[in-house]
Amino acid sequence: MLDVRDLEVTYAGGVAAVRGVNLTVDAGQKVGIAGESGCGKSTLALALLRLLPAGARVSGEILLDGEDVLTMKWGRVRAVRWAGASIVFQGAMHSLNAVHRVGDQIAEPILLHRKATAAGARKRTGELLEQVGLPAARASAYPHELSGGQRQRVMIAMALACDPRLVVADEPTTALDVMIQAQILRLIQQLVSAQELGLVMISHDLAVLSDTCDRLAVMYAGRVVEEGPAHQVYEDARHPYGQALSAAFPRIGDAGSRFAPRGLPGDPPDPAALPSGCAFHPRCAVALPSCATEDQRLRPATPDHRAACVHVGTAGSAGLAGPAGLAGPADSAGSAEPEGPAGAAEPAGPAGSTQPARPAGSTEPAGSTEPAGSAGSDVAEEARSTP
Ligand SMILES: Nc1ncnc2c1ncn2[C@@H]1O[C@H](COP(=O)(O)OP(=O)(O)OP(=O)(O)O)[C@@H](O)[C@H]1O
Repeated sequence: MLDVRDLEVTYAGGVAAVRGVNLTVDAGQKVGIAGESGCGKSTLALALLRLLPAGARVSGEILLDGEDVLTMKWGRVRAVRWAGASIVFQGAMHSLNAVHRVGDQIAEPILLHRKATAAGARKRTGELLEQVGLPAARASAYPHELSGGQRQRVMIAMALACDPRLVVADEPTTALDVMIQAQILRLIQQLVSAQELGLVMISHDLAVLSDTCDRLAVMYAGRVVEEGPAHQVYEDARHPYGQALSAAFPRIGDAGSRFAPRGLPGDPPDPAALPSGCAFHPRCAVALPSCATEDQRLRPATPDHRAACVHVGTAGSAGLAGPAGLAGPADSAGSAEPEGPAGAAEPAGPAGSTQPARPAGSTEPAGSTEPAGSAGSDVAEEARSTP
């Protein structure tokens, strides 16, 4: 459904926000994008719907059902937005219009894109609100009359208004408390599975993504440095950055282990002046001298899990083992496989190939982990219990 190839986005001043990203999403598949602030997650999300600000330089391809979003005419872009792909932004309070009733805001794309009558749009709006666990009567509310969770449900209803095939959710639960966050995430999972939608979910929270998504791509300095099945990436990360991200979350169910999440020293690099070689090498505990000069491509750590690190895929090793770059350099480091060319994008297949052997987010069967279910039951509880 979605096939992103070698996507590069550079803002004015040479800010390399997205660098050679490849990503695929199938119908019913949930793909998470993780990474710390500034790594380019939102830029990627905006690019998918061609919402980048003027002045951003973009190259590569974003194929939505085979059509390149980056080169299609504006009339076609308008038709694709909402109906082909829609987006749920972070912070519903800032994304909803404060002076319009939420029902009118949900109805607007239905009127414009579906050419529905006013009565038809009203009816559909009521159905959508019920689908996300809110009473249809809440259509007459203004955003400030709803709780944060209810507003985020409205955003989700809006995103579903024109039956898109793909939903991009950019930090959809950032401002919510953990209970409401869990309900919203479950709602998204249920809707995606029930309607066989594709989902790209962006978050800095690896634990949330590993619970919600089938596959996970970890971004660092604009590049995907690790990708694979969500639970594998979370529990058994192979890139030192992926390991550090994972180790930063406490595992409260892990009997016997100390409650000791670890931070990652140093700061994310300035995307206008990236370090040479592997952009992570100044913060990496297992960097080799060559990491300062040679960039890495994604390479298989297991048949279904790839990481862009010189230590991964070395002879006799399945990649770095152990937590967050905390071990010394891998014994086999000296026998690393030949590295990819500096600055190379990461497809495993031939450059520009139509289907890389193991593209990010591509290999899990559609809807493999979440049974379809009704969105109504426990989400309705939040609607009743919130003011
Ligand atoms: N309009 C813009 N003009 C110039 N630089 C930008 C613009 N938007 C974002 N950037 C820069 O691009 C880089 C990536 O930003 P982006 O918002 O995509 O990161 P992010 O991973 O989504 O961060 P966060 O999690 O904080 O939202 C950052 O260095 C940011 O400062």
